Formats: sequence, structure tokens, C-alpha cells
Amino acid sequence: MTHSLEDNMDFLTEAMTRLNGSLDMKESLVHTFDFLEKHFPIDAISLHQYSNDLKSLNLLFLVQSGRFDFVEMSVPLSETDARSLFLHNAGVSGVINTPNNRKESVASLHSNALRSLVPFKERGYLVCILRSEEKILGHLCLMGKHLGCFTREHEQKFELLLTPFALAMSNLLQYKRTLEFQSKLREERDELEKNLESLRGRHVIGERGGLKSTMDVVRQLEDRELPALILGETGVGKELIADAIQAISPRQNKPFIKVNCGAIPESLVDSELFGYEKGAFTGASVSRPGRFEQANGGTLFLDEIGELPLKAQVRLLRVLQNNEVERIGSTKTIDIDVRVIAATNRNLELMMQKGDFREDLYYRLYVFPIHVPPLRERTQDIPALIYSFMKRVCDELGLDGLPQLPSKTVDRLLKYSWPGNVRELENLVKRGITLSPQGPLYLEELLPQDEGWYIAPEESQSYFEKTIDARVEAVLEQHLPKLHLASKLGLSSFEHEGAPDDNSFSSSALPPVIKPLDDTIREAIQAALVQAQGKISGAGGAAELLQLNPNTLRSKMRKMGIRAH
Ligand SMILES: Nc1ncnc2c1ncn2[C@@H]1O[C@H](COP(=O)(O)OP(=O)(O)OP(=O)(O)O)[C@@H](O)[C@H]1O
Repeated sequence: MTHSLEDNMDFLTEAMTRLNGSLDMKESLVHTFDFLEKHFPIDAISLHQYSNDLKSLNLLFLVQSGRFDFVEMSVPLSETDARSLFLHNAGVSGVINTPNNRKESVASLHSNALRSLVPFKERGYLVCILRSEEKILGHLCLMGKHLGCFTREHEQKFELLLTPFALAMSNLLQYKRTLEFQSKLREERDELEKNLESLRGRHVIGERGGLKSTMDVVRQLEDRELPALILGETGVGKELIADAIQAISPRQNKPFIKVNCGAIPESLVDSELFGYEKGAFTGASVSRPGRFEQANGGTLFLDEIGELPLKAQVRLLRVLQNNEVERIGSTKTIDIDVRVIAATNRNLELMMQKGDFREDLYYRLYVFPIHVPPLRERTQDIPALIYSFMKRVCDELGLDGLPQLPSKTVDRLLKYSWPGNVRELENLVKRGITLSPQGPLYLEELLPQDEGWYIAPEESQSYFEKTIDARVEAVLEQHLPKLHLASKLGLSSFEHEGAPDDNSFSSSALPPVIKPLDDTIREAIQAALVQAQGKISGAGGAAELLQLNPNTLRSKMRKMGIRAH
């Protein structure tokens, strides 16, 4: 029995009204399904595409009673299946009626792939190709309720729907692409926000606490162009301070280029900093600007400046003095206008004394020194730092809420000596949360197990003091033979002017006097103090005589109860 023209018109009008009934395509398709369910024996409608390149069936979405799903599943096809589908694509634009999905290989794969959403069973399939402007949108598939359920009349009715469905699908696919685009934009925006955060400088924790005096100095640089030198142990936050300086600098929106001088092999330092011309050396197949040129108009952050080899220091100084660079392999000078912020964890003064750091470069950089204290000297910042790192790590791992942190853990962390400083604390929190995302975080269990590492003055010697001891002992070891000789000879100082040098006395001639090491250290310090007339730091001071950092010497003297007089 064929339907009258009037019936067909009514059917088509209602189907189109439903298809276009809502701005939300998913809702429209669910309403359309409710209507079609009255005219076709169907459980679901799906759309899929065939990819000739990948030889796969790509499932796109599924509509059922009261439900819409974007499916996004790819089903690989055999060569024969692919060929059979390709035939459909190429020629047939009508409806294909498959009485039993199990007997037709592609329909069977399709049913199987969707079995988590629509119960798998033997059923009829009615499939047609939807096209828009000669482009294949996909295969629309009516998934029947049972075997051989679609008749010739169903095929005819289905054919009436092809054009309105093609239009609707075209809109839906466009809508899906828009959603994907939106989510990609959202991801990119999040990424950019993160980058912006690091460009602007992350929030400096402790700016009103343990870093207050450091940040007071930083704020003096606001809107100023002065070079800055950031000094502090490794991992204390020197780079963060450099970011903070950049964020309040008149060059805040100009290039901010960071170079870790310690990470560049010595042979590449010059080309990295100053650039090179094509053919300047083997492998220079193109010309490349150096970091100075890249930072032109902005700021260059030279991290670990103390690691810069002497030769590169000479070139760096010349660039800073003349405000121009020459690429390797070129005689042309390029004017540059770069503000330099440098940082180091090395004692540049000591390096200078040993000839490892150029004095002229030192004074060029040492215009505005900024000291960043180690974490063990600002333990009041530890709780806020832990909280901030916990938040950061949980955000990164997509965890809801923060894990519990026992107060005894915080107490323990306050007593620890933090040789690796803030970075060590950050890594500890990261490790803790990775191992136990739900908490509680017993971070103290992840610290080095040697109890001597904890700062607990009443219980044990601090890590810092141990480091000082090791340094003092190493230095004194060098001087012990002289010292023994000096004491044997009754000299007031083992470096007494005119004292015999090492070669004048052989150890076989005078056997060394063995004393407790502490006594020897005490004597060496006292001897140096006598010779330096009580002066500790500066030229001719006891620290220089002992080749020690003045602070290290002061700390040792305090510990041993030695006074300078
Ligand atoms: N005050 C702080 N507030 C928030 N995070 C901090 C702070 N200090 C350091 N950090 C974090 O600790 C880590 C180490 O800091 P940073 O890299 O700035 O140290 P550094 O002194 O430059 O290290 P290095 O000596 O190895 O170059 C970074 O992840 C940084 O964000």
C-alpha cells in the first residue's frame, strides 16, 4: 500500500517541524526520533562516516528515545568491507535495506561497536547516504527493533527524509565542529593564562613574611632600568625574583629572555649569547641571532652567571660597555639596548679573589644586589609555601580539594634544614601528593632519613653547620703541615712572612705532631686572627688568609667561642 501525497506531505511537514524545532540540535533530534518511532519500528538512529584513508567506519552520534550521544568511535574495516561500502558511496544514493544486521558485515561491526549504548541483537537496518552540495555527510542508519522489520513503505518514507535530514546533519556537524573549536580555544586560553602568569611573575610567597626585606629592595626597582644581581643559594627563588623585577619594570611588555649560563656547553656560550653568521663554523648552515639580539629593547636574565667561562665574561663585558654585539663570523656591529638581570648561587667575591670571575664585570653587574635568604632562615613562610604547592599540584593533577596535612608533619618540616631550599619543598609536596593523592600527607617520611639533617639545635648539629665544618676542615687540611711546622718553630702564624715554604722542610725530617682536629682548627683561626689584627673580612682579613667566606668563618668562631678582639 502506498501512502497518499497528502499523507506524505503531513509526514514531511511534521518531521521538518521537529527537526528545526529547537536551536539545540540535540534536542531537535531527540524530538524527531519520538516522531519517527511512530512511523518506523526503530530502537535508534545513528550517523557514521566512512574514511577511505583509514579504512574505518567513524561513528559520530546516536539518537534514542529521550537520549542523544556524540559517539566518536572508529571501527577498522577489512578490505572487502571497505570495498562494499565504497561502492555504496560512489554510486547509490537511495536507501539500502538490510534485513539482518548479523548477515551483513559492516552492519554487524556497527551494531557491535554500539553495543554499550544499544543492546546488541539481530535486527534490520535501513541505511542511506546523506549528502550536502555533493559532499558526503555520512550514512544515516535506522536501527530496527527486530529482524527484517523494514518494508518497502518504510524505504519510501525514509527517502522523503533525506533532504531535510541532510540539512539538519550538516548543521549538527557544524555545531559539533564549533563545540570542538570552542573547547580548543578554551584550552589555548588556559595555556596562555598560565604562560602569562609565569611571565608576570608568580605570586611571591613570603613577600610580607620572610622575604619582606628582599621584596622591599625589589620594589625600589619599580619603573627603573638598573641592572640587578640576585644572590642566593640554589632553589631559593632567584628566578621568581627576576620575574617580579621584570613585572614592575618599564620593560614589562618587552621581550624577557632567560639564559641559564650553567647549562650551555663552554664551546657554545658565545654563539648562544651573541649569535652567528652562516658559515661562521662547521654546522652554521643559517645565520642566527644570539640571546642579546633576541632581548633587544627588553631584558636578558642571565641565570647562574658565576658559571660563565672567563673568555665569555670578557665578551659579555664588552657588550655591556659598548651596547653593541658582533655575531660570530661577522664584523658588523649591531646596536643593542638590553637590561641585564643576573643571578648566581656562587660567591662571586671569592671567585674574583681566585681569578675565576672578572672584577670589572662583577662591578658592572653589582649595581643593585638583591639577597634572597635560604628557606631555613625564613621558616615562617613554610606553611604558606606548602599550601600554595599543594594547590598547584592538585590543580595540575585535576584533583578536587586538598589532601589533609597533619600538624605534626608541618612541625617536622619547620625543623628541617632545607639544603635544597624552596625547590626541595616543592618537590617534596609533589612527591607526597603523587604517592597519596587523597592524603593525609606524611611528608616528613619522604625527607632524607638521616636525623642529622634536621635543624633541631637542641638535638643535633644543623646541616648548614656541618657544611661549614666540612669546608673549614677541607681548607685546613691544606694548611696543616705548615701549621704544625709553625707551632714547632714557635711562629705566631703558619703563614708568617718569611716562613719556610713547603719545600724547605721534608716531612721525614720533622714528623708531624698529631692533635685533635678541633684544636688544630682553633689554632689556625686564632693564628689568622692575630696576623689579620682581628680583622675578619676584606683584604688581609682572617677569612682571606684562611680562604674562607667571612660568614663561614664568623659562624665557626661563634660555634667554637673564639672572639676576634
Ligand atoms: N617565594 C616563593 N613563592 C612561591 N614559589 C616559590 C618561591 N620561591 C621559590 N619558589 C618556587 O620554587 C622553585 C624554585 O625557584 P627558582 O627556580 O626561582 O629558584 P632559583 O633560586 O632560581 O633556583 P636555581 O638556583 O636552581 O636557579 C620554583 O618552582 C619557584 O616557583
